[in-house]
Amino acid sequence: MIRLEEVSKVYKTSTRPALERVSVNIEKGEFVFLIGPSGSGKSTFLRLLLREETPSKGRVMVSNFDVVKLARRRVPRLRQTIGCVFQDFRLLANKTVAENVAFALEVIGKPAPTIKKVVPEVLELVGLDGKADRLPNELSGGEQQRVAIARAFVNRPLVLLADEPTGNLDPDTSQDIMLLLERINRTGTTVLMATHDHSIVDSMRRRVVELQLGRVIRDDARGVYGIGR
Ligand SMILES: Nc1ncnc2c1ncn2[C@@H]1O[C@H](COP(=O)(O)OP(=O)(O)OP(=O)(O)O)[C@@H](O)[C@H]1O
Repeated sequence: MIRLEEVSKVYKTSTRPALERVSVNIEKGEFVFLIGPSGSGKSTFLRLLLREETPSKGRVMVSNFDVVKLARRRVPRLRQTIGCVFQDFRLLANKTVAENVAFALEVIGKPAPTIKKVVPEVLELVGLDGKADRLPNELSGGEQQRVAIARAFVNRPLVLLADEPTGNLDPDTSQDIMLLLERINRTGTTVLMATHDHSIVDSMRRRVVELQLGRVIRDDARGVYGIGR
């Protein structure tokens, strides 16, 4: 589902590579943590999958898309197969919960009756039924992240990328969000989550890919964050 082959990325304004000869293969339906200290290349890794950046060398595949060679006009198609969740939620402040989720479907041209049907379904899936008409600032941080996950998932993407999704949440709320991401993963969606959160990685015992200075230094099938880090 996701394959990087010997991928290197050197940003124009930087001397050291952000990624160096990274090869990772993630199968459909896997749940993978991408870990490593600040500056190790996690965000760069995610941005390459979305074609927000292009590698200096190497090949990037997402589903059937050869991401580097993809014609610019087909980039929106690629992005429709990938849902994204961020640390800072990125909700539209002046739209309600339901409108935030509906908007993701409106921009890709889904018909109104479909939107009307699937938005309540996905809000129920993430545990937000009854809160459809609230504005983001009327919700807790955990609830806001649920809206963001609903929005990322409503189009049933093949891949869900989560960049520090629990970074702004307390430990209990973080656990709830992880249960939700697990539930989404069980529907067959491949989940790739960049995180610094030791306790989450240690409690989930999923595959762990660790970056350090742009290189993969570990790829464990059922990993922990690591001792003394
Ligand atoms: N747009 C950019 N231009 C130049 N250098 C960049 C750019 N984005 C990232 N870098 C550099 O690339 C390296 C990897 O950064 P990246 O943001 O991928 O790391 P990260 O692991 O996601 O860090 P964090 O956990 O702090 O988000 C760093 O040295 C960073 O300074």
